[in-house]
Amino acid sequence: MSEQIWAALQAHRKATAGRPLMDLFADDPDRFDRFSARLEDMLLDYSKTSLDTTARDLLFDLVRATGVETLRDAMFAGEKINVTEDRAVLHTALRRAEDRPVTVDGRNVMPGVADTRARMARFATGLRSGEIAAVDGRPFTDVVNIGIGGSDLGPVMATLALAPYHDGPRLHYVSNVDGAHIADTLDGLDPARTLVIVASKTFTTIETMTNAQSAKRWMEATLGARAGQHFAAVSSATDRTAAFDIAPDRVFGFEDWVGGRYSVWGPIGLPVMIAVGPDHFEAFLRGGAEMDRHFQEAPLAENLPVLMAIVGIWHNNICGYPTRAVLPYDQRLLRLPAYLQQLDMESNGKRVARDGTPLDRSSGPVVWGEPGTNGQHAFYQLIHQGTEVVPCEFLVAAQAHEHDPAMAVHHTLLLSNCLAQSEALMRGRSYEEALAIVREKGLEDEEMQARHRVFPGNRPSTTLLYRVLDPLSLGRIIALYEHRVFVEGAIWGINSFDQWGVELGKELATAIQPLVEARLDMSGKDGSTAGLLGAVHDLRA
Ligand SMILES: O=P(O)(O)OC[C@H]1O[C@](O)(CO)[C@@H](O)[C@@H]1O
Repeated sequence: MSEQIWAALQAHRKATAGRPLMDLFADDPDRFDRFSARLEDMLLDYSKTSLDTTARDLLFDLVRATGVETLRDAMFAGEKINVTEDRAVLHTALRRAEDRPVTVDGRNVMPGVADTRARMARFATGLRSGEIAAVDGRPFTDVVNIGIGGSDLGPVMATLALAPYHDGPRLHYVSNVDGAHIADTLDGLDPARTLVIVASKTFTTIETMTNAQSAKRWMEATLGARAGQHFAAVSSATDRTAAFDIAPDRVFGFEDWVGGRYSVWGPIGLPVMIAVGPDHFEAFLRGGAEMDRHFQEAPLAENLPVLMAIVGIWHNNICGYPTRAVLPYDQRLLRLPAYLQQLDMESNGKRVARDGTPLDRSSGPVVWGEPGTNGQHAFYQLIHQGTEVVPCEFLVAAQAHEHDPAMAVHHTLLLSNCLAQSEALMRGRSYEEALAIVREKGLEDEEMQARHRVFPGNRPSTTLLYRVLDPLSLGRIIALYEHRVFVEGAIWGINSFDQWGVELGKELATAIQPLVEARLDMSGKDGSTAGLLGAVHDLRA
C-alpha cells in the first residue's frame, strides 16, 4: 500500500516540478491559511514549499499507511518500541502534567518521575538560596556541568535560550575530551565556590569520566578529602556515582526508557532548573506536554509535528534535497542547530528498517544551521544561488525580551530580515530584473553582470513563528521537533531510538589509545592509520 503512495508522490512531483511557488499563491489566494497551522500562539507556515493539496493528501495517506499513529500511541503507552534495546520510549512521561498511570513492565513510572522532579526542585532551590552551600558555608557561585551528547546539548541549548530567566548561579558546560575545554572552563573559577555536576546516564562515557576525574583533581587540590561534597551526579549508575564519592542524596537518576537525546526534560535538565528556577523549568515542561497532547489529539491536517514531518519527507525523499538548514532568527537559539543535529541525525541516520532489512530510500537528512542574521553573511550565498537546493526552516519570535524602546529597532530588523529571506528564496530574481538593475548602474558587459545577479527562486522554506522565547515556547519547540523526528522515522520504518552508529568509533579509539601512548607494533593497522600514528610520534618527539 505505502509503495503505491510513494509512487504516486513521485509521479505528482514529476508532473509539477517546474511550477513556480509564486504561482501557487496566485492560484489560491487562501494558500497561507490553508498551508499553515497553529498551536496557541505558535504558527507554522509551510506555504512557501511546493506542497499542494494533492501532495499533502498523499503524504497524509502515507502517514496512515505506515502506521505512524499506532506507533505514536504505543510510544505514549510505554510499549517497548525501541526494539534493538528492548526499551520503552517515554521521555514524554518526564513532562506529563496529569498523573494518570503510565506503566512499563507492569509498573507505574509516574510516582518515580514526580519524586525525582521534587528532589531536583529541592536541590535547585537549596543551591539558589544558598541553603545548600559550599564546604566553607558560603553559597555556590558557579556550577559546572560535565556531560556529552544528550547529557550536554539539551541543557546547553536550553540554558542559552532561557538567558532572560537566569537568576541562579553561573553555569558552565564541559563536554569535549580535549583538555582545552575543561582547562579553559575551570580557569578563573574558584573550587571553593564551584559545584560540579557529572551528567552521564551510564557514568562510563570516556569523555565525561575523563573530564570528571580532572575536575575532581582540581577540586581536591583545594578541598582535599571534602572534594566529593562539591559534586552532584545525574546518572542511572548509582554504584559508579558512589565509587566517585558522590552522596546518594545528590544523585538524580532516570530509567532506561529515557534516551540521551530526549533527556533534557528530566534530571539531565537539572542545570537548567538551577539556572532559571523550578517554576520556569515547570513552564518548559508544560510547553512540552502541550505539544504532546496536540500531537496525540490534533487531526493530521492541523498537527504541527506531522506537518513538519511531511514537509521533510517531501523535500528529502520526493524532491531529493539531502540537507535541511535550521535558521533561528533568535540569538538565544544559538545551539538549537547543534541540539537538533543530535536529535535528528542520531535518531534517523539509519540504513536498516526496524526488522533489520536494508532501507530502499534515503532516511534522515543532514541537519545544519546557524542563527540569522549571521548566517546571511556567511553561507546564504549558497542557499540563494548555489547548485544545491537547501530547504530552510526559519524560527523567529514576534516579540523580543529587550523592552527598552531604544532597542526596538533590533527586533524590527531581525524580523524584517527573517521575512525577507524566505521571500527572496521563493521569489528569486529573473534575468530581466537583473539586467534592468545592471543597466541602471551603467555597468559594462551587461549580460555577464546580469547573469551573476540572477536568483533562481522557488527555494522552499518553512517559518515557525512564536510570540516570545519563554520557557513555555521553548518546551513547545523542542517537543515539536522531537515528534517531527518521530513521525519521519516511523514513515521510514526505522528505530529512531537506538544509536549503534556511535559504537565502532568508540571501540577503535580504545584500541588505538596504547598506540598513541607509545610507539608499538602497528602491523594490524591500515596504511593511513599507521602512517598518521607514526607522524604523531615524530611530531611529539
Ligand atoms: O549520558 P551518557 O551515558 O554519558 O551518554 C552520552 C551520549 O552518548 C551517546 O550514547 C552516544 O553518543 C548519546 O546517545 C548520549 O547522549
